[in-house]
Amino acid sequence: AMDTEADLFYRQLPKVELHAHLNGSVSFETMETLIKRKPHLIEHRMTAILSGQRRALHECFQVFKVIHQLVDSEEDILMVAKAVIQEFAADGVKYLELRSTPREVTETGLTKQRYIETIRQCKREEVDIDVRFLVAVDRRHGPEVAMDTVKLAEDFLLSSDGIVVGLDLSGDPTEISISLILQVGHGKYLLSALEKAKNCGLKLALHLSEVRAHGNVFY
Ligand SMILES: CC(C)=CCNc1ncnc2c1ncn2[C@@H]1O[C@H](COP(=O)(O)O)[C@@H](O)[C@H]1O
Repeated sequence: AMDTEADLFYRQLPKVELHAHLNGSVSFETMETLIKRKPHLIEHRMTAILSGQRRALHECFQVFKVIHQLVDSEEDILMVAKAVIQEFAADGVKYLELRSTPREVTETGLTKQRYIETIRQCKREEVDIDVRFLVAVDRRHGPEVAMDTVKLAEDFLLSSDGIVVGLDLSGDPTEISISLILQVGHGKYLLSALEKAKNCGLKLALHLSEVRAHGNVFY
């Protein structure tokens, strides 16, 4: 369909985007490219992702699992991050805070360090957009991973020319009851990692109380 005058107006209007999960910002086009690159991923998963139908919250997190399979190498992350930045810029975003959970993938040699480094590097000079990065902690992985991630984020905070600015706490809140049994995902177990992050100068962005569940709050 043709763009109306209003569409153009809103697209050109300078904007800030402060809540973009990298793997939650993958466009339809990029998704198709990724799927072509990984044809071994079975058919029904692709159609599930491309259908665009309404989803319950826990189903959204299933989609993330598929996207994570599609984006599992340095090359993939670079491609996705560049595309996401490009697309936000084309949408009139002038200041973008991207957040993403660093992952380690043995088969492709991806490390958490390289994951962050790759995103850090991908800002393209020719695009008129200011990009900052928040390192994300998946609450389901518990306090030890959280603390390791904070340390990694701190290293980048000190050495990445202001690109890494903060820490994000996220992860599927509908799975909290499982982590509660394992005593890992409860907010109170993550407090010390968050305190460390705050004390070293990382800004905090916290997902809290998205669902009604014990352990999804700090007490
Ligand atoms: C789908 C939807 C509307 C959810 C909104 N609420 C959310 N709550 C908690 N964590 C989230 C949410 N959306 C994305 N995330 C986090 O972002 C990750 C995907 O982006 P990334 O791999 O970190 O780059 C998910 O695995 C999850 O850890």
